[in-house]
Amino acid sequence: MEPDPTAFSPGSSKAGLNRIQFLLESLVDLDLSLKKAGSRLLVLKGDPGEVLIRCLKEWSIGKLCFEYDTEPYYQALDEKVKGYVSGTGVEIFSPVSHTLYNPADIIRKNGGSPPLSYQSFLKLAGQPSWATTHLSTTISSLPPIGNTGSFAVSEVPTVRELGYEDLAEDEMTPFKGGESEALKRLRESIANKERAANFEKPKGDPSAFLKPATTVLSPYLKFGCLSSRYFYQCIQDILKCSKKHTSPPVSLLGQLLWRDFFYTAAFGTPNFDQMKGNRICKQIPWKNDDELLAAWRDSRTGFPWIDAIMVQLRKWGWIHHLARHSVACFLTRGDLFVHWERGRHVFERLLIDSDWAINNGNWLWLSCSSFFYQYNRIYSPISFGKKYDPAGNYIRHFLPVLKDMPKEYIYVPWTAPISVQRKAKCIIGVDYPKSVVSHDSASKECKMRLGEAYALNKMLNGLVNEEDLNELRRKADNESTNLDSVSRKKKQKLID
Ligand SMILES: Cc1cc2nc3c(=O)[nH]c(=O)nc-3n(C[C@H](O)[C@H](O)[C@H](O)COP(=O)(O)OP(=O)(O)OC[C@H]3O[C@@H](n4cnc5c(N)ncnc54)[C@H](O)[C@@H]3O)c2cc1C
Repeated sequence: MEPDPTAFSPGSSKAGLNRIQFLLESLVDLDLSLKKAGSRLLVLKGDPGEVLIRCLKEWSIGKLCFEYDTEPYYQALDEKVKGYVSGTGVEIFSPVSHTLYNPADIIRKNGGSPPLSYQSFLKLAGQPSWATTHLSTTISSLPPIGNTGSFAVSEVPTVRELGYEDLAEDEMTPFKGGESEALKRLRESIANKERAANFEKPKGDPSAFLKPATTVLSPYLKFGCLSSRYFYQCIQDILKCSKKHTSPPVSLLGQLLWRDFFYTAAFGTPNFDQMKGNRICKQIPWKNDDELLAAWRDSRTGFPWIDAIMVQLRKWGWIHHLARHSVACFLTRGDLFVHWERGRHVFERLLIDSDWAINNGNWLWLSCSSFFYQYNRIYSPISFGKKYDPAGNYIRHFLPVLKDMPKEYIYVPWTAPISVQRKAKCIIGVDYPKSVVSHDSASKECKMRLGEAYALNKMLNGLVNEEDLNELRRKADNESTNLDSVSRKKKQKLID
């Protein structure tokens, strides 16, 4: 089997390293803050269960707190910790503080199931219960760790110490982990109060990379460097003094509420991260085309807007929301018809803000599998980016092979006459791939396939099984031969 280039382990690949680096920087920063408050971060080696039990015993700890989590993987880990501790007489408490609301409360208010539209979520949510409390980011003094007994205490390891040796890097994420950086970024994002109060999400420019159009606070929220509640409180303080401001869903506050919306949906939906057995997910006969997936993942689709975004994702671990829309739509319902779970997996590995509930929720949305169903509205991999960046500066930065391509061809280099390609030192099909599909015919075919799948889901009331999906695949394959699908038949040989 071909090794997974997004694999996430020492020695195999540096993909995913941005996230580890970000996490380690965050831990170093946390250690510094704890030291200022008279304590420190303890890095202990060994089997987690044994280490935990020994700590509890040696330091006579009577109460243990760990953040409650929505993701099944961490819920299982929490259960494991409870297992280690049970019978030791230690009290465990798991406050919900990573989100603005307790997802369980919202679900209860909705009669036992999560609200599946943002507006119904807003109606149920109201003001968060803690909103009258004043939150602060300064740490009061902490009790010292005391005698560490027989424990070998280490500093936070470096990425090299974790086994990533071959770090001959080209470009890594410009975003540095840690609470200090998070608070600095938050202050900068809301320094211009009028701008913060009038933040309007879909209006941002996804191609702005020197100064991103949004806050880039997502990785800090993800790793707990920034409390979503503190962020919420800062925005509320601004709104109280603003005469005019935008409102959810487009406002800055609205963005934080999207986060809670997806956490609630994820918490209340079994199998949220997959199509099978997920009752809110349309059953769609996606393709499992490894070649198309690899072309998308490795920036070889031949559509410069899509490929440049995927380079930014790999190098920076962060891309603008509308850039995420573009590539997710392209991979799934827009052009390639590849399963959303496979795109989700790539994002999970490469994003520094990769978050189980939000990532899966947005992939469900973008693939028209749940929450959003207007599958006729497709992002063009050509004209969408051009609207924001007609000169193609974003593409030239992330795909330097196209840096000398004239602006008339930068989004459609395959249409450039060979003399122009030669002058730009970029021959299409040699230096940069030909497009893997023709957007016009591929998008038509996707719409047809989705239309049929939606009809079947409706007819069978969502109870579509694998056999039904295979039948649909066969039928769609036959029908698509009647469409003008030159690109489908001649699916070009991808260039390595
Ligand atoms: C396919 C796809 C996958 C995504 N995967 C992730 C992910 O793994 N982790 C992640 O944090 N976001 C994800 N998002 C949502 C969104 O794109 C990012 O939260 C946002 O771009 C982060 O940039 P920012 O901090 O500058 O956002 P801002 O616009 O400044 O918003 C502030 C905060 O609001 C929250 N937020 C904003 N948009 C959304 C949204 N659509 N859904 C939920 N929360 C939102 C984030 O916590 C964000 O940091 C995904 C979007 C798509 C389309």
